[in-house]
Amino acid sequence: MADESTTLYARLGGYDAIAAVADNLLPRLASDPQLGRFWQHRGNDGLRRERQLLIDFLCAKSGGSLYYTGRDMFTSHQGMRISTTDWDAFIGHLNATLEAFQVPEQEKQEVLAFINSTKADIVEV
Ligand code: HEM
Repeated sequence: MADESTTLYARLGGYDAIAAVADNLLPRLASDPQLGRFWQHRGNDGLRRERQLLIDFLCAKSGGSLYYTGRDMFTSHQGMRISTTDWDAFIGHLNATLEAFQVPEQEKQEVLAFINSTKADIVEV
């Protein structure tokens, strides 16, 4: 059984494991026919910045000793017109990534619950 007294950050494997999750997930999103539009015509440095902020956000929110300097989820996605079907596609890719790393069921559920807690701030249409 998972040790619930340890942070999710530690149980996921810390910074490097979370960075590896981001590096697996982001190309899946960018190459998805439905979601790809959000990453079209983005400069390389903007993509690097977004990757780093995603890692920082996930590390900070899962209990890592890191300070997230990015914008909140509402501010950073407002105006993109992200729909519920976009959201479902995102969750499908996230599930595939968590499967690829064989993240245990308990931790997988905690990650999904946290991501779902951001949905109301991100989905607009
Ligand atoms: C369908 C779902 C999503 C889409 C299409 C999407 C798309 C994007 C795009 C295009 C950016 C870059 C914005 C910019 O540079 O101005 C961005 C930024 C970001 N996203 Fe998402 N996103 C989604 C869901 C999420 C979720 C679920 C999380 C975290 C739990 C997240 C975390 C972030 C973070 C941390 C940033 C950077 C914030 C900043 O620039 O300060 N996104 N997202």
